Amino acid sequence: MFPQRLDSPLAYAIAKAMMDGFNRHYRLFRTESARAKHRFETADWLGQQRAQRERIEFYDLRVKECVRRLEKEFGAGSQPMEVWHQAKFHYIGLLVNHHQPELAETFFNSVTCKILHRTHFHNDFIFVRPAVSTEYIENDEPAAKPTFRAYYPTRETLHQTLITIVENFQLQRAFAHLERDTRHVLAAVQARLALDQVKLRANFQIQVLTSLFFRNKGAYLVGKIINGFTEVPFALPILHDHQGKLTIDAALFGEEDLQILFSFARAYFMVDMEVPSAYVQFLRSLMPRKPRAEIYNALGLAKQGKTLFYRDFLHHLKHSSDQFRIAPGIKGMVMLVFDLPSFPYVFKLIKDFYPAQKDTTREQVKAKYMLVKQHDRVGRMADTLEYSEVAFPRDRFSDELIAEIEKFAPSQLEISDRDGDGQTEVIIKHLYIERRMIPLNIYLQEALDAGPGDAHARQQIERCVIEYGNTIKDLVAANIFPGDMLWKNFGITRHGKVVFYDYDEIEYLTDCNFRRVPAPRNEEDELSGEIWYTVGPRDVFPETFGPFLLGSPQVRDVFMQHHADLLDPAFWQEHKERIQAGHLLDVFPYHQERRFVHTPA
Ligand SMILES: Nc1ncnc2c1ncn2[C@@H]1O[C@H](COP(=O)(O)OP(=O)(O)OP(=O)(O)O)[C@@H](O)[C@H]1O
Repeated sequence: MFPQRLDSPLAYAIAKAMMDGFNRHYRLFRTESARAKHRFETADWLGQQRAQRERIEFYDLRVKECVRRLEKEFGAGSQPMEVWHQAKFHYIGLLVNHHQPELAETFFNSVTCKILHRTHFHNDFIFVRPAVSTEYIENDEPAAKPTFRAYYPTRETLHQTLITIVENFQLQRAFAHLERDTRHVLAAVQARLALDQVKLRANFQIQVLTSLFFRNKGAYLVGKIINGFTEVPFALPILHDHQGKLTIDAALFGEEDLQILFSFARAYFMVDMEVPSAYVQFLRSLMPRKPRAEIYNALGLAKQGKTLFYRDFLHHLKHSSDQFRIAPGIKGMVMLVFDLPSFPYVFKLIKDFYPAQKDTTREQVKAKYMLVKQHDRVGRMADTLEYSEVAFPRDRFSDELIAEIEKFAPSQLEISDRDGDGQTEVIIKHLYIERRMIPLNIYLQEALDAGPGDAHARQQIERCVIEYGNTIKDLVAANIFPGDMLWKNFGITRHGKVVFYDYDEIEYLTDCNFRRVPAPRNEEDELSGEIWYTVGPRDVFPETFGPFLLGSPQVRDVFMQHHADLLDPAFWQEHKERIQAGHLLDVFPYHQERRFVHTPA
């Protein structure tokens, strides 16, 4: 259905208004991201967190604004399809020299879907795949702002080059000991690249992204070192020290370190970018196995992440043949979880009915998921993508899974050929998608089943229990009380990190009352198996966690050795008071041992 002539002035006006809407969005998004530098320089930590939270809302606000304008000025919803068709082609024309064409296409999709109120059968009117290439977009901002800069040191000038690289960011706050910090970095680079043994090749260089990456109390310098055919990704976290001076805290190297820094379980970065696709391309060269969707997410461009994820998913469906099934593990009481074995994500929908002990509603559960999305996830809570009206091919669903959805979430299910293409589809009204992990209860049970004689399994248990406690402590540092701390609500990632994923009982720590179990008033209380004291809705009794968590003696021993404080109400109360006093704890996206503070000067 290619329009033969672009003869509708209204179609052009609609396309132009849509483009203005997107440009306004990106201008505001970029300005907010660019301000992160100033907030970092002035130690405005609460402001930084607030901005991170608020920026997530920008996209939906701008889409709504644009829809309103199109309706008001052009009666867009009642225009014939011919006009909409032409609007898309005019829009493509407007994208030709654009610096964020992929984002602008997604914006067009969001606005169009809202106006046409149909999500399934208007593929002709939206961008199902990109129409405009993002390759080789050049930044025509002043020469000082390319996407990345290249430096060409020799062995002799390497230290000075590192100093120059850092100074070029012109941070408006002094470093305490930049000379010393860069010496640490130099030593780390030398060790990592074995520089005293390898020959420096003609192309030896350091490439550094021109904008810093800001998140919470940190700024990260990101780049790669190239020598011959070797490329080593690196990142340097810059923090404030105790005197409020700047310091390079560590040197992170290689794909694994970077993957952890850019993890889906952390808050999105603030980065000042004119050509985001060029940043994505550069970052992808550092982490080739990280899907582009996740890189866009990490840069705060979550709608683009969502679009790309969905395209990747459709592509995967086309090139696979396995069936969706109920996810392995203990079934949720609130969430119905399924997966596709060949695809590393899970799909979660909110059930229509829950057991009596789950005193919640669909809206409350959604609010908790939203809270997590906007909160600093400190590497310990999985990010979720939220979708409406997702269609799957019916023949890829097992009957057992369909029966499960019919039983527990009938309001969310439609089975029909909505788009009229002759294929029956399963349409799920609302769902969350998140990374699949190994549920901790399964992981732990496997190790326990191997028996105490198995040294590897013993190690596995120890690591897992320590990580589990660390996870809870990181959540506590970020003002999150997980609510339900059973093993089954945590998963283990492929980097061995433990991550929490059951959000329906999550609360702010500062909203909870941490209490000791009162002493029994008499013998009757003491012998009663029931709870005889009154319990408020936000009361938490840490002393009672043990019996639920520590059934196995092996687990109990490790837990008590490392995390006995979690069973003490005083631990929780102290953290609550610290947060109430306005202190933000640092949560590092790397191991403590990596910090230069542990390196002799
Ligand atoms: N990201 C994930 N990766 C792997 N499995 C998962 C993931 N999320 C959930 N599951 C599986 O689905 C089950 C239920 O998920 P979840 O804990 O989110 O549901 P829930 O209804 O909130 O649980 P509860 O009954 O504890 O409140 C988990 O126990 C686990 O087995």
